[in-house]
Amino acid sequence: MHSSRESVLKDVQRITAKYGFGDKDSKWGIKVDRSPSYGGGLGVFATRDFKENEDILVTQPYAHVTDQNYCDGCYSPKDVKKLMKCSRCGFVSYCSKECQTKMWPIHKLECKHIKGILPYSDPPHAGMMCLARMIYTHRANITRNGTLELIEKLDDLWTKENQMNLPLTPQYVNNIPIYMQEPSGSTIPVQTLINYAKKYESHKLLFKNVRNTMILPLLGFFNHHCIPNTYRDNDRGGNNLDYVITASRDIKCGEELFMDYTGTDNRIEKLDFLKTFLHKCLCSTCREINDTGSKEKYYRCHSCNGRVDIRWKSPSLKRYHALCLKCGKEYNVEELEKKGNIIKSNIKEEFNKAPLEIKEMMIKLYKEHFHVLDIFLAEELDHSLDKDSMILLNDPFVFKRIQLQLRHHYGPRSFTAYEMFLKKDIIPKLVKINPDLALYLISSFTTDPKPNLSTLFSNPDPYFDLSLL
Ligand SMILES: C[S@@+](CC[C@H](N)C(=O)[O-])C[C@H]1O[C@@H](n2cnc3c(N)ncnc32)[C@H](O)[C@@H]1O
Repeated sequence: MHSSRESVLKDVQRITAKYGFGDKDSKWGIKVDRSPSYGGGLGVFATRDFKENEDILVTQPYAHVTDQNYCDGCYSPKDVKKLMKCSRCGFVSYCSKECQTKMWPIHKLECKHIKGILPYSDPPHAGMMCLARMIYTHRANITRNGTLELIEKLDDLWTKENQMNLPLTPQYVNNIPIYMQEPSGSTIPVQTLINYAKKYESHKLLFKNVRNTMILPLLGFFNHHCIPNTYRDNDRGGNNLDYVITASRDIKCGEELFMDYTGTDNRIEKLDFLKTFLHKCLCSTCREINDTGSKEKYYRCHSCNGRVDIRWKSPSLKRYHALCLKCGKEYNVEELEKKGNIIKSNIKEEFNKAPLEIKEMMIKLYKEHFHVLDIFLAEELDHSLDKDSMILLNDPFVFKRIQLQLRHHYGPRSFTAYEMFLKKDIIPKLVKINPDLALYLISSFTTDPKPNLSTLFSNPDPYFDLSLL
């Protein structure tokens, strides 16, 4: 590691020690250290053993903004506690006098301004409000589970590639002064605002929507894992602003602690979130899919009709093995490939000149040997079918649905396969020429055991989340 990074690490360890990070006898029994997995960056490590469901860390945001459906003091939702709006600005809600009093040192600085702009503009954007609150918190010297010093250290660490671009910065910079209780005549220098905006952008760790956001600096050192060893216990304690990190399994001293940044178990949502946030997820699960995943050749298992994939046995051995993903039957890779290639080359040669009945027969033969996701025949068909017969995929709803189903079932490795498959508009053409095969192909994207072409898209399968469309 670069020596300046070493000194940043020392600074970070010194600062986080103030918040209970350190050796096994420290308050939390966790520490920030170098994480080998993410290009020399930092991560959080256990300095003692943790039992499954044991709390690891309780922290609160340095700055946060909630919408009117939550109490600004404790984050209680309105369906749990009756909320009352601030009588001056009418914008921020509280569940009790106690919460209002707690938030007053911050809210008093913004209240008048929010009231002033509400008649003329949309409600404040949470990002801008949170940024203003971050500045107040800093100026008021409030240290609530973090300081600007800590946030600054995180900034030093993150390389340029890691920094998100700041699409909202110009908007923040222009609008922030209206949230600030500045003495008349004084304005905050633009550069100062940009600096704060950068920190805000790279540190907001929980960004639900334009009305809710929070900055949690102590969580800024946790790396993401798609199968994490911690989870957030939302319903813990009286204060919902508490961010409680709990062990999701037994954790040994020295293990790195991972959070799931996405907050969802739905693989599609996870991938969409990670794409914008991490560029490429390097957690061990994603690396395994990338290193050992299917070579995008799909054979049909002769025992159970399942999908047989050729996979790396291990990245270091670089030896393939073929495995049915359904019943586990192993195949000899060379034999499988040889046979597959003969069938493919025969089909390829004969297919274009064959009359329709023969094509259908070949499709039947192909179906017997290859799993439906093999795209070879689809490509061949694409060259020989007439372009006017596209119907289904012109409908963006249908296209998206098939695409998401594919991702849902086959993960990131099959992106290229399904993109080729779908972009070539194979299915609509097949619907015309061979509805049976089309249905067969489509059935692999749905959990419905007996899909019907006409109802398939009107009755989404139960595991499919329509809100994603
Ligand atoms: C909240 S920070 C985590 C601490 C960070 N490793 C550091 O050195 O300060 C998030 C950043 O860590 C890296 N990171 C965390 N989890 C990752 C993952 N699963 N794959 C790739 N990068 C990850 C990314 O650079 C991301 O922007």
